[in-house]
Amino acid sequence: MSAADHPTVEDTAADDAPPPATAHARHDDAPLTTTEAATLFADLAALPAVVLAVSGGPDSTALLVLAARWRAALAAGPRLVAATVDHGLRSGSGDEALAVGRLAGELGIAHHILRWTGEKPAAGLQAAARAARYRLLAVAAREAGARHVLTGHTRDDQAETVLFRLARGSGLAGLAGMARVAPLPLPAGGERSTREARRVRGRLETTARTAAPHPDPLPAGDDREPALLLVRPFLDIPKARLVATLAAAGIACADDPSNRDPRFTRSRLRALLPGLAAEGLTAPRLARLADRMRRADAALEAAVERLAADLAVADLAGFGLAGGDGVVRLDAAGWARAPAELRLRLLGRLIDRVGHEGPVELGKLETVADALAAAVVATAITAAGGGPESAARFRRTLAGATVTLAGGRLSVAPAPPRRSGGNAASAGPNPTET
Ligand SMILES: Nc1ncnc2c1ncn2[C@@H]1O[C@H](COP(=O)(O)OP(=O)(O)OP(=O)(O)O)[C@@H](O)[C@H]1O
Repeated sequence: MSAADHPTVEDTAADDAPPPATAHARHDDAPLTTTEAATLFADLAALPAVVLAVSGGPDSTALLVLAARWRAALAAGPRLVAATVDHGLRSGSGDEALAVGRLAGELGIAHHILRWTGEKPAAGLQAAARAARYRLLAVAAREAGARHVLTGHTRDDQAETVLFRLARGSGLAGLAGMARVAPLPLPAGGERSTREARRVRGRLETTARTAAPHPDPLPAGDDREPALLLVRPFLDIPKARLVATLAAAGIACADDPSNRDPRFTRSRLRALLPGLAAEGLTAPRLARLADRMRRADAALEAAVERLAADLAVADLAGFGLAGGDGVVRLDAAGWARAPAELRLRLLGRLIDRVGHEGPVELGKLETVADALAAAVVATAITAAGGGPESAARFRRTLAGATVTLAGGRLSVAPAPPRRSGGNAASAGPNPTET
């Protein structure tokens, strides 16, 4: 039995035992206190500016209100700038954005409405809207001289994310859910370009008083800018507490009907949550699972770094990987001796780094890593029997990288560009993976 198979306290509970009540259930609908809010925002106090992403829904409206109160109580602190993205997908969205602007004005906070004017795809609409939203929020942050964008994500959102990823077959890293602080997710090359930022910025519409003039954060001709961060101060807070906070303050907020639209997977999963909670799979437990997964994921990533160092893979996190020719080489036997999860992650990191087709898909990576490990063993057996080493040679292409086993060395090299027609490059005796 592996360590992972050992039953935990929870696992050994009788199948038909009622789900235990959570110790803090009675607090789950109490308004957030000023002291609690101050604790949640404390690490932001020294920043020059932060952008508050406010949709007008309950969570982000509470973010606006609580951040404004927190800031007002400080003698010095970050300049707060609220931003609302009007996706233009519902008839009322413009009015909701204006309502956020009015509330921000009452709280003395500058507010911008950012319009998504791009093409609206029929399929994957929510993902496209999300990508556009983060891109526009990034522009707002640059404009405000801020590196931090705050959202109203709650523990309930975390639970939904974990459920969503479970349903999608995510691995351990995916089940870690959302982090409290993470890089703002932007498409490759998205807002990194100053030129694009300037173009999009031209579409910004300022609706309320803007803050005092500040230095232009987008110096002309410089395309290299510091990374933007997404901060989720309420990630451990139940949504009900934010709703209660607004109710106690007598502040109204918008109700987005698309949150219940059964065309969207998230809405359908959200609708399942009460039934799952009745069986014990509550939001706190799903969020706890995410915390545990994140802890395990961090430990595994540290172990991958050590494995890379042991195998003399130079500078896994930097660009000094390859010996000048863009190819990473390492000892195949050493790689194959490592625990399966570590060799999988190391191979994935190398493919991500060397390849040119974006992040490698976990299921495909698992297939290639298993086949590669088997090929390394076969090589060793062949060599021990005096056979030709080449009998077990291995060559596969995955996510724009070619993985080759030859002469006891494992190499990961950029794959040749695909031929037109979208076929994967095929470069060896084994079938090609893409
Ligand atoms: N249109 C938008 N404009 C600005 N920020 C947004 C917008 N939509 C979402 N966000 C940010 O992303 C977070 C999570 O998005 P989500 O879609 O779950 O929120 P929501 O249902 O629109 O409203 P809320 O989270 O405010 O209750 C929000 O709390 C908010 O901070």
